[in-house]
Amino acid sequence: MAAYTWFTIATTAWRTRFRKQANAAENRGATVELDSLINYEAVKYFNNEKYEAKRYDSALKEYEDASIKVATSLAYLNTGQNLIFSTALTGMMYMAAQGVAEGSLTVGDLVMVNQLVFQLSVPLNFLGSVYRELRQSLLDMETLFNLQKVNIAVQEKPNASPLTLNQGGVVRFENVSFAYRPDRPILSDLTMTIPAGRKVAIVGPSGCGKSTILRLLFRFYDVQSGRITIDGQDIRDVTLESLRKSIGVVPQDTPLFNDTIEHNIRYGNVDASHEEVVAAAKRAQVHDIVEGLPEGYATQVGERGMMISGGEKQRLAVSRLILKDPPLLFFDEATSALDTHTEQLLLGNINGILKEKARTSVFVAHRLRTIYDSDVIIVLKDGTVAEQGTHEQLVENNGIYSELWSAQEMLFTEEGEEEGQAEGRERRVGEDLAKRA
Ligand SMILES: Nc1ncnc2c1ncn2[C@@H]1O[C@H](COP(=O)(O)OP(=O)(O)OP(=O)(O)O)[C@@H](O)[C@H]1O
Repeated sequence: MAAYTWFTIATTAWRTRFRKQANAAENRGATVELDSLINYEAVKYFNNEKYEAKRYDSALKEYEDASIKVATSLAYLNTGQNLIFSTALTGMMYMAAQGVAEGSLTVGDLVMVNQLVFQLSVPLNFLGSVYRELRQSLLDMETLFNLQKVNIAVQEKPNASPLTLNQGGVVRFENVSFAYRPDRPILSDLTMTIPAGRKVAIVGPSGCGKSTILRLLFRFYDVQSGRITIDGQDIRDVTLESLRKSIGVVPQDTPLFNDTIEHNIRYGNVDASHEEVVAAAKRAQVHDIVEGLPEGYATQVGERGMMISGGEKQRLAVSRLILKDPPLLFFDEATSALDTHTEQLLLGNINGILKEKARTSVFVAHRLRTIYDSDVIIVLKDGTVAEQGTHEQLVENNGIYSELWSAQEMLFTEEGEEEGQAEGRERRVGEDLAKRA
């Protein structure tokens, strides 16, 4: 029994690594599979079907090799167990047969010994397989247990109170420093104020941390130093639910569910009626397009919204936000996929809503024509505020903003001339702005 137990424990421990390898290989295979299916467009654009198939094949090959080792080592374990048991049975039968030959045991004793050893085999086999299955199941659940060990970076304080917007939604970043990785600071000692009920724009080079500001405000991450307050309350001291309820976002990439257009708009407020959904869609300049579709609001948008255009997706995201109707609004490149005419109409509608409801809003934009009318424009550079003011003040300053503005205007004018749109609406806006500047 001792030999059987020792062999079972030692061999099961040895087999563990094969099971781990098999699980890791299976996970790798699933990751490759998911990644290549999600990015099927990139795979097709670059004719990389064979490359992806090869990647998946090599991941499956690893899984196959590890699974063969799992099966072979199981056969080894079973053979070893049977060998030990059979040897013990043979030894005992030999000893009992000798006892019968010597006359110290009867034939009945021999049969009894045989039966006893066989009866022992059942619980031994049972315990052996239970132990093996238990170890295997614990290994299979390792990923789940590891997930439990992951630290939750953002946690609500036990005594957190709901956010109260008693000043209309003044957002302050006070000496905020933040980095996703310690060796690469993104925001350093950033101090800025987003006044209540005003339209604020954040501009700056790509990768300077504009979207990070939103993620910090939404508490996807916590700041490493400094603090962020809304109406004087540190966002770390308020409940996450009340904080996130107060902020509405139109993100750079609109996440859509594989459901109808109506479902996706209603996601902003799941209790909204059909009429409210339609009203929101009208304000987001997407109603006419939806009406023109054969199935109207019941049209399926496909996985990640792949069956509708980028501009339509953005307008659905705006409709959602209009339905949510939060006190603080954040538009992260919300109109970048729209043509200039639709963009102007949509921005006009958004501005109307902002003014009517006196909402605090933040616009992140690269195209300065979309934000020139903001009450405050904040220019970020190297993780801190390089300059801020109104469009006129910044243009007069001759700083980064002024340079960006001139460069974009020049491009805009040239494009307009090339396309013979000198009399067009965009040009008029440009000239108007130039005069204001
Ligand atoms: N989850 C993350 N982990 C590590 N680094 C990240 C993460 N998210 C963003 N970054 C990095 O942080 C920097 C700032 O990103 P952010 O998205 O805030 O830039 P941005 O100013 O909004 O850029 P863009 O104008 O191109 O949208 C980028 O260099 C980016 O690579």
